[in-house]
Amino acid sequence: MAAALQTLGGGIGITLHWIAFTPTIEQQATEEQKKKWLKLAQDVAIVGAYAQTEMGHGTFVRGLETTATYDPSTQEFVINSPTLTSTKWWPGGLGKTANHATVMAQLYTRGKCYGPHNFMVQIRSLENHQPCPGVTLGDIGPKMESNGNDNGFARFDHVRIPRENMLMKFARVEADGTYVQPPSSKLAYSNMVYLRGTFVMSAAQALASATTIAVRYSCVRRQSEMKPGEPEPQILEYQTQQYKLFPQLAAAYAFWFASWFMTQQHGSITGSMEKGDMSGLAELHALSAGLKSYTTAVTARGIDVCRMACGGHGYSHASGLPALFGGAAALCTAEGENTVMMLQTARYLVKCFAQSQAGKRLTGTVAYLSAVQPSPVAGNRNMSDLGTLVAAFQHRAARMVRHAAMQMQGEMQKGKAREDAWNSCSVLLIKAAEAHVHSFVVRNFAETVQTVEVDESVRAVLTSLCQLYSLYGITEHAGDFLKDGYLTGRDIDAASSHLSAMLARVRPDAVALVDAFDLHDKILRSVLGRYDGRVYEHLYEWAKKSPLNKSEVHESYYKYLQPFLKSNRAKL
Ligand SMILES: CC/C=C\C/C=C\C/C=C\C/C=C\C/C=C\C/C=C\CCCCC(=O)SCCNC(=O)CCNC(=O)[C@H](O)C(C)(C)COP(=O)(O)OP(=O)(O)OC[C@H]1O[C@@H](n2cnc3c(N)ncnc32)[C@H](O)[C@@H]1OP(=O)(O)O
Ligand SMILES: Cc1cc2nc3c(=O)[nH]c(=O)nc-3n(C[C@H](O)[C@H](O)[C@H](O)COP(=O)(O)OP(=O)(O)OC[C@H]3O[C@@H](n4cnc5c(N)ncnc54)[C@H](O)[C@@H]3O)c2cc1C
Repeated sequence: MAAALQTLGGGIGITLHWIAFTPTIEQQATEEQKKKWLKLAQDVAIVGAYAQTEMGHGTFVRGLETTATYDPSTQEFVINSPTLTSTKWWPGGLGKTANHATVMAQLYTRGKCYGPHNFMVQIRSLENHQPCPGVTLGDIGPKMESNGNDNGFARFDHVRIPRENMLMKFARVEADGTYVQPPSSKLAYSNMVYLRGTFVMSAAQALASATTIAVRYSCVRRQSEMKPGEPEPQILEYQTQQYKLFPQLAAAYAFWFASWFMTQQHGSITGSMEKGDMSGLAELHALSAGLKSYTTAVTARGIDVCRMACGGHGYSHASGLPALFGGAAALCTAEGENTVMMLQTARYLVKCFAQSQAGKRLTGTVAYLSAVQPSPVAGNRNMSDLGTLVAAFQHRAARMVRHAAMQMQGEMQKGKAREDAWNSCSVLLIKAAEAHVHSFVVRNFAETVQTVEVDESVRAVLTSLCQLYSLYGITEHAGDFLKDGYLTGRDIDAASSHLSAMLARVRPDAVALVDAFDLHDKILRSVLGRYDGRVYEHLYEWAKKSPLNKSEVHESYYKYLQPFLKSNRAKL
């Protein structure tokens, strides 16, 4: 039943119940509270939404307006939407599906505000699904994609909930209204860190889906003449088609491996946090924010490249690519808008750079910032060697982080306030953070292909894919590598020619590489990407099912076209 609910469409939004509501109980509820709600959620005996974003605030969580005011006389919290902009807006499933929600609200007790905290609120009757007293609910209307999900709105008019409905694993309010501080105020944000981490796998899956569709179709589709008089070739024989698709295919593998690292990091750091060691939280936040931002942005762009590589049929919903693009585009905004998330990573990098300048040896994903020499040693580098490629990306990132941080220091030395200096350097900071995440993805890709337990012939293919991904990154961002002479023009030319060689080397394995994602036709939902390659027959069958084909002459002819034609003919 639960699995069936996961796939429900048509106005029923159960996704957020699984990926946000239930994990919030797991991560933010006490053991007592878990006994009350966790099994109900896991068995879908209740359906929940994660209600944080409001009409007026999504990014700035500290600016949320919904209030939860403690009343010690009744030992209840009063949940209220004081303004129109405080209306909860966007949460998946909130409109029509959920009967419970974890509501993020500003906690007030004894007249003082303690910032955003999570509260469990029943929003619909378990008997007749009507909104509970004081709760106004609805759907926010059609969106770019995912219109099967009822992203909704909610307003609360002084809704009373028991004190025990505050999720109190970290912070709590005692019966007399005393607020007990959490080990870190950011623990209330822990489910967002978790969800951002899962977006890395969502991005990998989405890009894997798109490249599966486009590569398979590019083997079915024959078009034009490569040589006069010869049969039309598969469009995947064109180098330009390979240049479009293979870097996206390589990125799908890179992001898949990055998500393995993210999952492992999340487990290990949250494990330490359970024992009271918060030291890894900052790195976990910076990594999840940066990887989420980087992988979803590259994925959305990459899916559109795949769509365009499939010509007109790519633009049809029969391809599955427009829906994938719409979904991936959502990942760029949801769970932390990409710009804001990359700035969070930049904030961490600037902090680490300052520590490194003060002599601290850096560790983890920023260790390279301490190790990389500022003065590059140019020379003929072996641009097909993975170690050389990784070092190039780390040098580029270290240079850009140093440059952004020094620019900011310079602005402050001119008398600017730190916040103004930050804002006036934020484009540089974003680019430096992107370079940092890019270097992490390349390094992790290289380390994974060198250590993963596979047959040596498979390792050889994965190594080519990693070289292709890295060489593509260098040629696409050549200026960054040339800027301080770390790479020379000859190096960039060598990178370009190696990239061409990699395109040709990956070509024979392209179909096997997408088949390895093992995405069933039912998941791909694409006529172009069918495993059996029978595109044209199924494209015709798909089109015949279009609602417009239910009648030979559509009613619009009689309503609009016929009178219009008649009146025009009468004027002749
Ligand atoms: C096989 C299948 C094939 C394909 C299928 C796959 C994919 C298909 C395609 C797509 C999917 C389909 C459809 C898509 C549809 C929908 C997508 C699905 C689900 C959507 C779920 C979305 C749910 C949500 O959006 S929930 C709401 C999310 N909201 C946010 O994320 C808000 C973002 N804002 C914030 O987090 C914070 O406000 C902030 C971090 C920006 C700022 O916080 P704050 O102001 O408090 O802090 P600062 O002042 O900036 O910093 C102070 C210090 O705190 C540190 N900090 C900040 N945050 C954290 C944290 N979380 N953890 C730890 N530390 C943190 C910060 O670093 C500062 O530290 P310092 O030491 O002082 O520097
Ligand atoms: C499909 C979908 C599903 C969603 N599901 C949920 C859900 O289930 N639950 C939930 O609570 N929310 C959900 N959301 C809401 C989502 O979390 C927010 O839309 C997101 O956090 C962005 O916030 P915002 O919409 O207020 O955009 P804003 O923050 O207003 O962003 C607008 C622009 O302002 C810029 N900006 C904002 N702050 C800064 C800054 N400090 N520095 C530089 N630029 C800045 C941004 O970069 C962006 O370009 C969903 C959204 C979508 C699209």
